[in-house]
Amino acid sequence: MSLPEKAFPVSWDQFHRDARALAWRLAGLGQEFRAIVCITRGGLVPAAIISRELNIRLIETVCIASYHDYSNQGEMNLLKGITAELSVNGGEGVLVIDDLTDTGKTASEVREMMPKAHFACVYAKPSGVPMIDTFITEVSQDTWIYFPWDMGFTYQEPIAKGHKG
Ligand SMILES: O=P(O)(O)OC[C@H]1O[C@H](OP(=O)(O)OP(=O)(O)O)[C@H](O)[C@@H]1O
Ligand code: HPA
Ligand SMILES: [Mg+2]
Repeated sequence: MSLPEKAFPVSWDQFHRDARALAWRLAGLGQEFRAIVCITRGGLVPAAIISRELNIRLIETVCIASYHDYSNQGEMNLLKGITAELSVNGGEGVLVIDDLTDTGKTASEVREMMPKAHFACVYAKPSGVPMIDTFITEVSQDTWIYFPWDMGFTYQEPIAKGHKG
């Protein structure tokens, strides 16, 4: 994967608002979820916000990583799956949460474990959209989303730098 051209930086405030917007949308489905499964590590933060808003206290993790260094996807590395209790009935009634879907590979791997679960993430890129039931904001495939837990303050080059006006 080459370095994405556009940057979409997200502050803590914005992330909290967008995760809460996701909770509102999920609440609007009128479905009772019996548990949350969060896809670590990125899903941990939205899962904390959504579990609070929807009053869901049974939280599980799927521990999976594929981006071994910044923006380069490697092999899927499944470190921990889910308990049998959650995969019963194909994961029906389970809410799966991640921060974002990009290629959709992570979501598709987890969908194999729980085909009937409801998949939600805060941000989505077009290739991942078919794998997700509910998301808040779509960004283009050539955009890299910068999360607040990965960030520090740095100088930003002007967007038009190098362009002749
Ligand atoms: O749709 P995909 O192309 O599969 O990419 C999306 C996944 O990539 C990131 O996780 P990552 O594997 O970097 O691990 P992390 O959550 O521990 O940072 C992100 O949190 C999603 O889980
Ligand atoms: N931002 C952060 N982590 C990611 C992304 C992204 O755009 N795509 C896959 N993992
Ligand atoms: Mg992740």
